Amino acid sequence: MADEIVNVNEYQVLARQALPKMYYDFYAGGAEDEHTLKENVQAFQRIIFLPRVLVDVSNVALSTTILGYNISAPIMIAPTAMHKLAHPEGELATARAAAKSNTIMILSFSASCTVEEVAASCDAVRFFQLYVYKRRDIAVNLVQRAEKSGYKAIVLTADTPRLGRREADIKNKLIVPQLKNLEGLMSMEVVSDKGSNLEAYANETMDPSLCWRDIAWLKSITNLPILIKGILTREDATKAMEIGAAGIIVSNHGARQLDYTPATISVLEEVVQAVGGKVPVFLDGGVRRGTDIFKALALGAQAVLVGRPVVFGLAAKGEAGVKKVMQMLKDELELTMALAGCPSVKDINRSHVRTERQRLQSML
Ligand SMILES: Cc1cc2nc3c(=O)[nH]c(=O)nc-3n(C[C@H](O)[C@H](O)[C@H](O)COP(=O)(O)O)c2cc1C
Ligand SMILES: CC(C)CC(=O)C(=O)O
Repeated sequence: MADEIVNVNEYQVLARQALPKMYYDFYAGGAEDEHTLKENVQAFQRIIFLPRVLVDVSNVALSTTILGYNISAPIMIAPTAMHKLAHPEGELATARAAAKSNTIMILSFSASCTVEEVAASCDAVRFFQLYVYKRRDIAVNLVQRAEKSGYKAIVLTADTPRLGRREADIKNKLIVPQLKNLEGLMSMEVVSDKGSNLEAYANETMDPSLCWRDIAWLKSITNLPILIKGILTREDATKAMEIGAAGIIVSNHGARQLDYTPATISVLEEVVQAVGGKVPVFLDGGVRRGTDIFKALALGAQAVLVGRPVVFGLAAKGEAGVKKVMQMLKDELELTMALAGCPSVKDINRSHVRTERQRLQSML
């Protein structure tokens, strides 16, 4: 079939055709020069494999355990805002695809369906991503609702004291609908007649004073484990462990916040070394291939999160698109493992990849 989708990048082309420009640009875009946006993908391409041969790979097992939950492969769904801008069924379709793929969905604070609606729609293991607003009662409300609706962890996004400058959204004068989780709690109306209303709204609501000390407060309002998302340095990884984070997500927010941050895959190893196996380390940013997932695992990630490919799959084909995105990534990872001589996820280790740094060192 000539129109068969063979890799996740092809969904981006379909999503572009399916969506109004304003929404496509919101999903696809990054901050300012989009240097980091390109780097997130290209840095993976600079890592090469050192495969082992004559290993019995007649059975390749992708399954793994995340915070005690078994999932089918080390691939989770990253929190991304407002899925109804991509598809009328929004996060309900994504959640159903997560359940069918037997993976974990991290629901965005800024979702277009409520935490309760998503919980009721599927039996996927779900984590809840939290933004902390100046109005701290909103965080208390959302965290408690998530806990009550069976979400298994809180993912605190730490890289967004203010919104990054996304120039496409400014040019398009992006307007986004009311955030569903906040209905009856606060209004999204902001006094801004120019630029991106998301930027104006975020800058009015997000609490830029949020800091390490506040994690004690967050812990006091929930019994759920807290993962910190947006770590890029060994210093912050160490702080996150000191304050008792249950896990770390190496992320630059899909290059939508501070441009010229390093590609996430290029800093993963130093974060993993700082953490020293005490808590799991995850990675997102630029994961588009099974080979990328293998590389992240070889450099010490326990699993990866995928952002845009899921949204593009959703925009193009709804639940089936998200499911296919997950399936293609799994199939590619499975083949990569077989060809690299790794029958299970545990067999993937540092000796299976060579980074650019190693290549340069070998030339000295
Ligand atoms: C359209 C879009 C919306 C996002 N919304 C959120 C969000 O609400 N909360 C959050 O923590 N991260 C958000 N992110 C960042 C993702 O969780 C993730 O870090 C990023 O998408 C990973 O990079 P990738 O898109 O290259 O896979 C968003 C990313 C995109 C592309
Ligand atoms: C509502 C936004 C703050 C969502 C977001 O994190 C993003 O667009 O990157």
